[in-house]
Amino acid sequence: MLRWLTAGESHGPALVAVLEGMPSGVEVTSTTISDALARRRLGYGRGARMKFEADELEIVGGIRHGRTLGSPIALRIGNSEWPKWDKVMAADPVDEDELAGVARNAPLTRPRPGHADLVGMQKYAHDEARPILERASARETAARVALGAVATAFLRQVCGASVVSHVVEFGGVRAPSGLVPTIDDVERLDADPVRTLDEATSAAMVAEVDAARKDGDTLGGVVEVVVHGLPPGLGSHVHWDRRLDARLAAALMGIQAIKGVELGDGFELARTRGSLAHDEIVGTEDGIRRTSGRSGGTEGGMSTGEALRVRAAMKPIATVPRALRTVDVRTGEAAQAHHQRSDVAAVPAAGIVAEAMVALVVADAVVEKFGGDSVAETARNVASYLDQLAPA
Ligand SMILES: Cc1cc2nc3c(=O)[nH]c(=O)nc-3n(C[C@H](O)[C@H](O)[C@H](O)COP(=O)(O)O)c2cc1C
Ligand SMILES: C=C(O[C@@H]1CC(C(=O)O)=C[C@@H](OP(=O)(O)O)[C@H]1O)C(=O)O
Repeated sequence: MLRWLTAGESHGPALVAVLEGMPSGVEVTSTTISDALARRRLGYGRGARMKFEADELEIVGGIRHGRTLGSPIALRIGNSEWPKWDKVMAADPVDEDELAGVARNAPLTRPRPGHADLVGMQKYAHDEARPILERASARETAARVALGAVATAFLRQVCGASVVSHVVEFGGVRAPSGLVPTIDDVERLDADPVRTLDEATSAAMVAEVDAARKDGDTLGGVVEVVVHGLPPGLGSHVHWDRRLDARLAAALMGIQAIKGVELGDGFELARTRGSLAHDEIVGTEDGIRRTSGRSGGTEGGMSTGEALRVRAAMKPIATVPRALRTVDVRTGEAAQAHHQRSDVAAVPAAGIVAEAMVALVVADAVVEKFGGDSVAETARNVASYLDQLAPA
């Protein structure tokens, strides 16, 4: 079993991430992880913070000389902006006069609709939003992307699987259907401002972001993650919490601002007749295959061995510059929600986070099915299972 946890606040000194259960021998270096972190910072529509802040990675444990040890992997990602926030986010008590006179230190009493501010204050008994938004912030996703880089390396080395994501809808602009990227498209996708494959779509999405920014508004969109090269049989039909589709949906829904998840053609399948909705089964020289990929590569909660394809819908950014109505919790009076700065949209970044979550869930399912304490042992177990499935 793989387990992972993250800790740390958006403007605290650092994020911390721990991954337990990863077999030994997975080749991964600080460059592997830093490259993944850099990809998360890309994408048209993000705010100023992405430009001036750096992710300062430190591998604290679990990796030695470029290979995992089998022990818990512990990572620290320093927030380079910390010195500006060391008073308002200090762990130890701070005198009121040390906070006075600096805008960022002022209590945030006008909660933003769409963010965790208000309900978090109610639940955790805070009289301002800072203690809530610091952890609700998607800054935390840097920690998950760092762990996802390890899971992705494991999947590649254990069964040759690759994980890729792209933006399929942004601000209402939809990419042409049927474009399913492979690992060969990653460089091109990362170079595109909105991480989409079609040039005309990309330009239209960029224009939509510009228009929203000009109007003081924000946008959402839909990302798709594809995993190629998985064996059939990850997950299980026997119980709801062992289903791979259920585990993927929970992991993706656990990303800030994700409001919907679809496996394959998802909601579209509900509008399609059965004769056209399912992936027919045929015998080929390579064994039994499907003629199409509408199911998204799972049946009965198990991977089918075809491309795994899962989508996540992100709502528009909550900190709308043309601020929305709220209540000042200090006075009870009507007010406008607080706004210092924010992303106009973060859909391309959400795709990188979604890749990480999918990689972690799938790696967990691989470890569960094939066991093994070293990557070589797990790979042997995968190979022997695939032999069993090979045509006679
Ligand atoms: C990569 C990424 C970047 C985000 N950037 C912002 C932002 O700049 N401003 C903002 O208000 N929300 C941003 N969000 C969304 C909030 O984190 C999210 O709306 C908030 O945590 C409330 O959670 P909920 O949307 O799941 O209800 C971002 C989300 C992601 C995934
Ligand atoms: C810092 C990151 O994303 C942040 C996520 C976020 C939010 O509310 O989710 C709000 C913004 O932060 P701030 O309010 O400080 O401008 C984003 O910049 C990051 O992704 O590394």
